[in-house]
Amino acid sequence: MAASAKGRLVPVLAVAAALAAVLLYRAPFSKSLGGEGCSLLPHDHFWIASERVVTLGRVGPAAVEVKGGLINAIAVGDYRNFVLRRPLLDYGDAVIMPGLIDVHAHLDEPGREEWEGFSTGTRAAAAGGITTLVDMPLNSFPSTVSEETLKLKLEAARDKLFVDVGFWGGLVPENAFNPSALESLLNAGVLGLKSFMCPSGINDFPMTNSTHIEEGLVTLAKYQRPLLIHAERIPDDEDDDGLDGELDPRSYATYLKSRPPAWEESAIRDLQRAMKDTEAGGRSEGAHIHIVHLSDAKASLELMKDAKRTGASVTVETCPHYLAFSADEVPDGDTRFKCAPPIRDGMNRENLWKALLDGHIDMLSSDHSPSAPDLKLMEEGNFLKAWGGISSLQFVLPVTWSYGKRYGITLNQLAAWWSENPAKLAGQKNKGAILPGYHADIVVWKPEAQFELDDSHSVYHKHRNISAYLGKEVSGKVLSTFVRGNLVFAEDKHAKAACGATILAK
Ligand SMILES: NC(=O)N[C@H]1NC(=O)NC1=O
Ligand SMILES: [Zn+2]
Ligand SMILES: [Zn+2]
Repeated sequence: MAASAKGRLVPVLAVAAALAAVLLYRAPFSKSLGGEGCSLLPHDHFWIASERVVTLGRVGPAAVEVKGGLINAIAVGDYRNFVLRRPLLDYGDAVIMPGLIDVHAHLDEPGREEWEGFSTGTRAAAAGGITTLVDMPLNSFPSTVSEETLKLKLEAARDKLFVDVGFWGGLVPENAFNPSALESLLNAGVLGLKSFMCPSGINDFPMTNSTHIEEGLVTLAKYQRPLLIHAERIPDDEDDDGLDGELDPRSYATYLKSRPPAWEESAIRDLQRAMKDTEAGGRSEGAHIHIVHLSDAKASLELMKDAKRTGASVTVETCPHYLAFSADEVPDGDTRFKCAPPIRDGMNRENLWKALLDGHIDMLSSDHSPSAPDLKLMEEGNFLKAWGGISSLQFVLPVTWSYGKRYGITLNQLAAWWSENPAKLAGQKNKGAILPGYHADIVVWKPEAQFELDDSHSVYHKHRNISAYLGKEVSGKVLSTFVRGNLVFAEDKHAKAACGATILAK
């Protein structure tokens, strides 16, 4: 142990466990740790400390030893009295927390680099305290629906990643009834699959019905990996977009009406048999269903609660934009706020917070889904024709904190929603917490620091102006981000080299 201390020392995990964690980690394109320019620090063995370290289910003064990319030890207590043999970075009263894991981001590369990209997207992630993200299989071209298309992703990502990145594969009609195609995609390393129950907006990513989903789950069960579902479905008694007559396409009310909560409810109702299949003894025991970006906090949420109660293996996420905004705050014509499902009324937002605080919503994700600015049709302001997607990757930590403060959220809850539970969904056993043997994926931030997301703020998204958050005042400034011990972002600067790893499931 490299510290003698007055404080209590938490023992290092069994060496064997730590070793196993390293060996399980496959990082084919990562440069060796501490390689040239990977870190803004000159060493790979050091301590970081502050008065507010989020670890072991508590928040308090502690020092964390980082060695060879892993957390080696945690010394709890008044760290200023510790005698440490390695350099100490003292962050004072800043918060040291597990890095965020965003299980839902669209990086759009290859094929739509003009929308976002691995380099810009992961720079934004690092600047926002996100240390791992999982890329969605659609919005790139081609979509990630086969072993071959996953290879294209991996090639496109080479040397561009500032944080670690895993990949979801697509469950689409073409592969849903073809277990060997699905197995080759899963064998190639996607962390799980994703499907849509309504048109996705991307031609080469067609929607699936519940039969496709039930079949796909059988294969996923063998691999014990999850299926993420965009749960909106046009109810059987509705012929198209539910709009009758001539309505103003610039009006947010028109858009809201075109995608009612009934779409979410209809999808989740249609999934009831699939969810039941994941129960112990069910046809797909071992598989897991994760509902992405829940917006409807009423009937859809109740259906998810019922599924959990009966023992289905299910989780649900929502996104900061559903927690920050309400429909009456969306200006007509301001398509930066267009997303699917839509941002609903203030009462719904309140109920989403309640569900999150009560544990009925398991985690948060960004659903960062930018496009080229012209597709947002900002001048025309046509909500029915504009690209649907919120651009938010860099801002999710301050946004969650700023809007959550009024509900009394705690730092431990933030870590559960943004790190611990997402790590479980993505099958990352050595990420998501500050614990000995875990990857040293860490964000250091100042919850009290207020700032405006204005033109003076460095934004690393490819297109800053399409973000609905620009112009908002928030608090929670990211000071430093460590990915496997590499200081990849500090004081508004990124490390020279992009040494993030691609994460492939085994
Ligand atoms: N294709 C795509 O990214 N769609 C996303 N955008 C959005 O607002 N919701 C989505 O599912
Ligand atoms: Zn979606
Ligand atoms: Zn999405």
